[in-house]
Amino acid sequence: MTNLLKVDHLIKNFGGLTAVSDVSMYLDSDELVALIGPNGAGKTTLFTLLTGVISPSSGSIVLTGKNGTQSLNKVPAYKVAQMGMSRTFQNIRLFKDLSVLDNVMIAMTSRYNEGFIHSIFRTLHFYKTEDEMKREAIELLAIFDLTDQLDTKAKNLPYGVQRRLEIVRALATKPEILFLDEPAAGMNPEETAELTRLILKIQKTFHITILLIEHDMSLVMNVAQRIYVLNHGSLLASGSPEYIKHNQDVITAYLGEEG
Ligand SMILES: Nc1ncnc2c1ncn2[C@@H]1O[C@H](COP(=O)(O)OP(=O)(O)OP(=O)(O)O)[C@@H](O)[C@H]1O
Repeated sequence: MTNLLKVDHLIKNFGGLTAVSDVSMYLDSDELVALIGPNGAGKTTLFTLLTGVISPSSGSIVLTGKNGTQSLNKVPAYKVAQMGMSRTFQNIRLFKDLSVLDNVMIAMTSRYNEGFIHSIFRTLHFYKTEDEMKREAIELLAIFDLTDQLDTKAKNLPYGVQRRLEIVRALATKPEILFLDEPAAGMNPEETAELTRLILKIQKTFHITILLIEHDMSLVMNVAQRIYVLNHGSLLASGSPEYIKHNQDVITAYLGEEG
């Protein structure tokens, strides 16, 4: 079977430092995979490679999605998003002064590619598309219990809800793969429990593939079907949560204090 995303022998050097060292991994359709590892292990670098923000020094990244097989090696981030991969960030990146609805509609514009002429002259087609976008955004926000907040400015939402909105924005591009970069960062246990339910709901509702970077082990163990562990830029182990939990190398390198 062809993997949805296949990464082979990926290397990223920053000057003399190898942040990602010969990493091979894959993601299949409809699975939830976590990427964990101690601080500085290379998780964020790997994420930014997969989402086109930076290019690898060597190795390959291949996506076999709805649009066939495509190499992602030298594809810029905005194109990667159009190819069906979407992400959230460690630091929330919402349009803070815009409403919840507008935040989602802006995210949708990458999919509804309006022509220059339509946008400038505000043709009938433009308004029809805007209506469609609005309807779709409202439906999406309803799934995430944000119907009551459509007009609320993003900056006025509680922290956990801002994170939820970020995820909705990422989903608005209808990705095949959703990358979540430390979604539980800064959350209290109650917010993390809600996030856990949310992530499980996303997978059940949208049947998409999710790759999650996360330090919160309770969240990872509750949602992940498979886990990759990075250490010093290299893959230390991969397998089911049960396997990872009891892997001696992982316990030594990463779960030491907890294991
Ligand atoms: N742009 C860059 N230039 C130079 N070095 C970098 C750059 N980005 C990351 N690094 C280095 O690469 C290594 C891996 O960093 P990375 O941020 O990917 O780790 P991480 O696993 O995401 O860590 P954390 O859990 O703390 O976010 C670190 O030593 C970091 O200092």
